[in-house]
Amino acid sequence: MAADKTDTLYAVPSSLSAKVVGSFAYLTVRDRLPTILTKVIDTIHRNKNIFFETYGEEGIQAEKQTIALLAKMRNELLTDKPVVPLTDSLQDTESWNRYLQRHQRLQGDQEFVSWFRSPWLYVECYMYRRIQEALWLNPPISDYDVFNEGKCQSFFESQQAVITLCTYLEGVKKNMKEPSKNHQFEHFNKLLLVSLWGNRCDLSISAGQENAQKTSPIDSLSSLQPFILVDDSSMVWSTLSSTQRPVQVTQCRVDIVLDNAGFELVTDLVLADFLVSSGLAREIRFHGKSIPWFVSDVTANDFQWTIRQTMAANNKWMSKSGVQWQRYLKEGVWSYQDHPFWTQPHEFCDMAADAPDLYTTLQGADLVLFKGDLNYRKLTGDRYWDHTVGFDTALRGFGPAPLCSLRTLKANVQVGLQPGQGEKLTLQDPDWMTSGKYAVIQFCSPKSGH
Ligand SMILES: O=P(O)(O)OC[C@H]1O[C@](O)(CO)[C@@H](O)[C@@H]1O
Ligand SMILES: [Mn+2]
Repeated sequence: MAADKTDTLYAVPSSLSAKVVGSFAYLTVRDRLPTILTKVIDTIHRNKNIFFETYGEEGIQAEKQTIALLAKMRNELLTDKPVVPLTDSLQDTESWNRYLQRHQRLQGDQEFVSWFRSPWLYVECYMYRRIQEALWLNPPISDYDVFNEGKCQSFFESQQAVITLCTYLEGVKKNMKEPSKNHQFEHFNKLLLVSLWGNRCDLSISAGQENAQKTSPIDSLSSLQPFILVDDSSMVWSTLSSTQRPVQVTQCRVDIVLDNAGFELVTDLVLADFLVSSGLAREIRFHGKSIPWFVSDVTANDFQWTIRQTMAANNKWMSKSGVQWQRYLKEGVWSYQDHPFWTQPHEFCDMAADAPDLYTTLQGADLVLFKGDLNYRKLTGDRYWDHTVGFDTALRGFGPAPLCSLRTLKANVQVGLQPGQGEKLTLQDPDWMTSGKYAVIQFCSPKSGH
């Protein structure tokens, strides 16, 4: 089927969808999602003995029934069956089911909302929520994180890079004893870039294959510079430094909407540490996921675990960083929160209406950093935008505070490019939007509309 690139119902481009045969969305739904589901089933099965040891026969029953539900979903996906309502009764169940009805209305009566015919963003999110449903319907294993092993492995495999980064942070902090604006900017820029490129280390794009940081995250920065397609870092810096008063009285609050656990999370924590210790920010709020999500995304458990592991490390600078992070949390300088909206399929332009409390929370920030590809897809609605359309246009009114997306490209949506830039990239490197090789730092402020 040819790409239908407009959608009269929205008067904005239509959503990326697996209905476009051969598209990245199509290949993801056809190949990558079933592979992820098979791995989830395998993980649960491999842990059968642990379930038995912990919960006895009940644990074995739960394992069997969860696998049966997941296998059923895998089959529904492969045969493009209709998307069905959720049957658990969690906090967000009704909202998911209302969302399904909304999509059913948009698609009309002739066509069911289904895996290959409906928006990719929606069905992909739905798959992760259905994994959760399968577990929830089978206590006692409802809290089991099927992606935990992979996330821990990715952290341990990046150990050397983490040590390099913590050692670098320590050096920066020593240097800051006589701070100059230029130095501060240089350090800020480096750590922002490290956090940006940390986003290459997700486990969803590789369908759960290991994807750790093995080289020095600082040394590789200059060679990566040509792959940054839009670089609004100077505007991020202006936002931070204009709210900065003398160090002791700075009021600036930065919110970081986290993406992946493992190395990427460490890069975010290091950036957050720098923002506070340099006096650029007074408070950092981290936003994570309330259920395991897109294979490697950070949950509360991953967040605490990572800090504990960092504290317990057998390296002086790494453990020192961990101790400092724990202290920030204890003092309330840092805080972690989650909200069901982050694990729903909505575009962010729906947030003000569908999660007004979260929108209000974000309005209290001076800057919101959105990490990663999925957040970018939700910021832009995962639509067939022309590459030259402005980032502010694609946000469709979403702007609780000045915001910046730090994203390596892993899905074929990209806005805010120069005329001809996208075409040139397509000629040079046909996979530029999905390989994770390119990145953007895109800023938008509700005041400047930039
Ligand atoms: O962790 P990130 O950067 O949000 O990436 C998630 C990945 O999952 C995908 O949705 C693909 O399944 C892509 O958008 C991206 O490759
Ligand atoms: Mn992710």
